[in-house]
Amino acid sequence: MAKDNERRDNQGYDLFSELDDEAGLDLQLSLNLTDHGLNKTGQPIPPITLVRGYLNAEQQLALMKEAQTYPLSRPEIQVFGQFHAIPRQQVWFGDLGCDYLYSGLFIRALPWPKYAQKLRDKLARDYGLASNGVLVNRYADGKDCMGAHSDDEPEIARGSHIASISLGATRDFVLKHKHSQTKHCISLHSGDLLIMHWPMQNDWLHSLPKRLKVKEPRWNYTFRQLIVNFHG
Ligand SMILES: O=C(O)CCC(=O)C(=O)O
Ligand SMILES: [Fe+2]
Repeated sequence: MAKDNERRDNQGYDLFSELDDEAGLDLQLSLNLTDHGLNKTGQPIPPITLVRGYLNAEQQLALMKEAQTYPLSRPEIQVFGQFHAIPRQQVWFGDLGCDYLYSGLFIRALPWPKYAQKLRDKLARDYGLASNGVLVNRYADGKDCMGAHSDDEPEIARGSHIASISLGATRDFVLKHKHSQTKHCISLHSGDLLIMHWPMQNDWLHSLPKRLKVKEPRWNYTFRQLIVNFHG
């Protein structure tokens, strides 16, 4: 199938050209919680949109194949004075002037790979989701994880949304409200799109907890809109 992808792609067939009728649309907004008020029982609801099966099997394969070539690293970050390697691998791609200071690490943007760029364009076409950088995380198995955080760095453009694409193993994604006990757990499958709408990061933390039963790798792409030349 991957060979077929390449052949058709080389012939000018664009794998990422339009929203696939079979994907997403029917299921789109199956969990649309964009009204970031309170639900009937008075609990806060996060401003997110979940689009199940946004990417079809061919698109997922093309991206996963490309992801094998990414220059991933496992940088060390300082937590309470001690250095620890992050429990996953990552790489940041972006436009010129879109470097990122993330968990105290200064990450210079690498140029966009072909399919990551096509996915960025598709998100802009399908949902008007503008982005000028993407953080790719690779979780080798269920031991790899991401702790609770908000994507609220000062270089993230005000009013912008963060689009998160999942590939590979299914993993739980947990949202926790900052000022109440409210928690939501969403199972993210390969091909799903999760949109974290502005201003979700003000009020909610999110995490990808360990799941020791998971033995397969997962990739996640979070497309972000940064203020250009924020770091000079
Ligand atoms: O892997 C995920 O689904 C979450 C990634 C994330 O929160 C981030 O990159 O900031
Ligand atoms: Fe995040």
